[in-house]
Amino acid sequence: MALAFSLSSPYGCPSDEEEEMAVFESTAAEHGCLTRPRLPELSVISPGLEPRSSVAAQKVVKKSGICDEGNMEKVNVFLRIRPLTDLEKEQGEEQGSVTVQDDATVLLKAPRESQNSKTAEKGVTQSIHKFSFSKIFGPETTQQQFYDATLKKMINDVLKGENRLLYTYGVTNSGKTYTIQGSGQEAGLLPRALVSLFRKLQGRLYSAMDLKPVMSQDVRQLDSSEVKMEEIRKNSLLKEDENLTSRRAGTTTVWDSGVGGLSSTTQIATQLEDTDSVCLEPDSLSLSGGGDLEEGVQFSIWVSYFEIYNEFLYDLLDTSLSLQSRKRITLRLSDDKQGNPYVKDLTWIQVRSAEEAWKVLKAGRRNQSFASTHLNQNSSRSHSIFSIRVLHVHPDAVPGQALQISELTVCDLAGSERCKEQRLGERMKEATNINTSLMTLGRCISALRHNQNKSRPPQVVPFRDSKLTRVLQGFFCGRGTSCMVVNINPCASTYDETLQVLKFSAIATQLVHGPSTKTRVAYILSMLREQTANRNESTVMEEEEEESDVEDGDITMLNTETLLQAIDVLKREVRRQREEKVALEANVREQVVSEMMEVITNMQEGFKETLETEKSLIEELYENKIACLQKHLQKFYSRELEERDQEIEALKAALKEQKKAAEGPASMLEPLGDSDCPRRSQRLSSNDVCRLRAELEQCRIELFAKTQELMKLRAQSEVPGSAGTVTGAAERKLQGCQRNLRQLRLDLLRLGEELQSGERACCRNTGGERLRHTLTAADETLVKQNQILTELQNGLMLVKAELRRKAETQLGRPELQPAGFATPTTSGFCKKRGCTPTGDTENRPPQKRPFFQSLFPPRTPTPRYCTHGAEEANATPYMRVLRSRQQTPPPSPVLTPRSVRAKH
Ligand SMILES: Nc1ncnc2c1ncn2[C@@H]1O[C@H](COP(=O)(O)OP(=O)(O)OP(=O)(O)O)[C@@H](O)[C@H]1O
Repeated sequence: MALAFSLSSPYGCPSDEEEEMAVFESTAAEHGCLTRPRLPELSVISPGLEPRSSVAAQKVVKKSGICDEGNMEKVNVFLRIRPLTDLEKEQGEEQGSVTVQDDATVLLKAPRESQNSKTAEKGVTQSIHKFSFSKIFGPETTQQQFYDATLKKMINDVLKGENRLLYTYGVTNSGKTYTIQGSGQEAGLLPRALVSLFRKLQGRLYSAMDLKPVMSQDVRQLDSSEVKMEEIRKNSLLKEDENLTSRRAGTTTVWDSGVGGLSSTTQIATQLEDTDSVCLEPDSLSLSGGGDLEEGVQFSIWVSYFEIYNEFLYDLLDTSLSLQSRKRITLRLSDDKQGNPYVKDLTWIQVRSAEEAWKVLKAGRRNQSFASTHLNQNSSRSHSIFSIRVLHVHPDAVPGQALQISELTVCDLAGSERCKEQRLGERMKEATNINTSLMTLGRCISALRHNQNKSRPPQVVPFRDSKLTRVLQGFFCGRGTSCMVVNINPCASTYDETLQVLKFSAIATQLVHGPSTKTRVAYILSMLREQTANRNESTVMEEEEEESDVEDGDITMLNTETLLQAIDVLKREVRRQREEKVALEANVREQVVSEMMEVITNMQEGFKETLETEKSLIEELYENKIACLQKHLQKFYSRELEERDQEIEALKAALKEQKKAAEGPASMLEPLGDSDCPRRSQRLSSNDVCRLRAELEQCRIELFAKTQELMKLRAQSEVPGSAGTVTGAAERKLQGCQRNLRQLRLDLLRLGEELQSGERACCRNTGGERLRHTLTAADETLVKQNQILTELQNGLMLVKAELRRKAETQLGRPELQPAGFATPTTSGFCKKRGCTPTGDTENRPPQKRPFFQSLFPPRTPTPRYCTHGAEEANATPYMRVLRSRQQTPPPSPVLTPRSVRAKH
């Protein structure tokens, strides 16, 4: 218990947090949320402050002009626990789940099989719940005790001109109907209220004949009740015309009206006779009559009875259905000029005694929707609303100003239940509609509770979400006060539903009554008083005394002059409040703007941070990419450079070989300059000479053919001479290399651009710098290689030029050519063939030999020709001639870097 008290706020009133917690807890429990921290073992929900008198509350309102929640009267929420039946006890429903601690506190302990117990085991919710109410009535409470504590005072209030609502709420089979209507000798609240009312009005009931002119004159001037009065008037006039002359109190003929009410005297009489099972004897009800009613005022009582079934409104006093088996006519809800909802075309019946009123109720009950459910044999499937209107007639007052209407509405709500327990489609639909409307009522109460705290932004109260809440709206909005009766049964099987009902009503216990419309009168009066400039203390005192009398009155109590003054004052007040609101709105707007700016700035900062993070992430990503690229580039360029080096080496080797090959013919020609040739020829016989001449001729023809072939080859090759083919190949290779270099340069440029863009994307470019250095180094290497290549090209050009010069020199010596030949260039011939035509030597004058030798200076023969040269040196002219006729050696293959590499 210590724990329980420690959870409550110091004043017994739960703080907002506690309230939120109560709501949250039920929400969490419903959804089976497991993530909540461990809850205390006991939940506590209590209504808080003791109710204060309405007069005191109104005074506060009057002084301040603003409703102060802390000083307002709390809504009364009474809890009634019904006793268990014998059958229920037999079924083991008694498990001590409900324990009354004191007058205002009840403890609920979850039975083992309940859902709450299971969730409590998981630590989601508590297993013990403590609720506080305005007053708790245990199973032993009698109907009389309950009436005395609840409705009795409300009857007095209604007779004073107040509007009151009492509604019962609870799970099905919890005793709501028993509480309202009673059973057998145990008359419920309503019959007791009716008896009490008529006993109080004994001798004060107004004659209907006299009422007519009063109402007809007054109807347009009625404030909020104008439209309702139209209804009343209609019924009243109709009854007057047809039946009122024969009206006798306590007889059944009073309902013999043709329109708007019950239609057949005989049938109504039958209905009324057999339904009166509740004892209404005043003595048996222990009701006292009389009371402090205003002197001279007379009263007229009217009743109506309707139900809300599946979100449709039905007039329970319209007997056309039961009488003629017609489909029931649904009623519509309308708003009067002030926006107050009322039930259009509802039957209102004037009653002159409690018995009459009770009989009307019993007749209406016959039309109400009941059904047998698994929990209740006679379960109400609709919300039934019985209203008693009291017309206050002031005979002394000016006609049209003396009418006042007050109302007592008693609402027996249908019981909430689990939809899944309803197997039948119709019952299921009913259960769904009942639960929905009850939930809407809960939401309205919750929103009203929320709006009571002025520090929080107001919520829209969802009155329009269900018919029930629309009908009751007026009582929650200042046109009256409400009182809630929570009915529960202590059955273990309905524990979970009962718990939900108590949680809902716990919110209602925290509700305070809205400012009454009556306070407007006091407000207007206070405004008028403020207008009076020269007043003294004594006058103030007098006025305050008077004021307390007027506070309970209606605005219609004021005379015309005062009302006109009040209108002026109110107009000024409206203007002032409008200005205030404009200023307030501007202020709110300013605050909203500044808050929005703050939010935007925060958002901006947040975005900046996000941007920075993303930027650094992108930088990191690109640095990684650049590093990767660098690695690949390094690999690629080192491989490329290697290949280029190899190619250069190969080209160098090829060049060297070409040079050697170019030098070869000179060494081959060397033997031609042999000085002893004439001598040898001289030694030849004449036959030999002939043969040799023939052979020479043959050689010449052969030489001519070869020269032709050479010409063709030379035409094909760019470079004249024997080195042309090889140098051409080398040149082509060089050009290929240059192309590759160009391509590489282009690639480099492209990569450089990509690198630059990469560098731009990421501000920190340490990797990019490195890459640039590497690339610059690679570039330099390439430039160097280019230079080498250019040098090589130049060298090749020189060689070519030398070869060309040699060839030209050869061509420029016609004495070396055979007489019958045209001008075939023989450059390269010897190189290719490896020897010189033998005919030349013979026709060459001996003195020219030194020039020839000077032109082809002797060089170190290549190993290939070395032996051949030695042999040549030792060979006879004849042998040389023979050798010259041998097959031309195959042309040296085109040297590719690959082949060179392979050689190496
Ligand atoms: N205080 C009580 N004392 C004795 N019996 C009671 C009491 N309250 C209820 N009962 C009995 O319990 C049964 C169910 O009551 P009742 O029909 O009023 O429940 P209900 O809440 O109106 O049900 P539903 O919502 O289904 O209409 C009835 O038999 C009634 O007589």
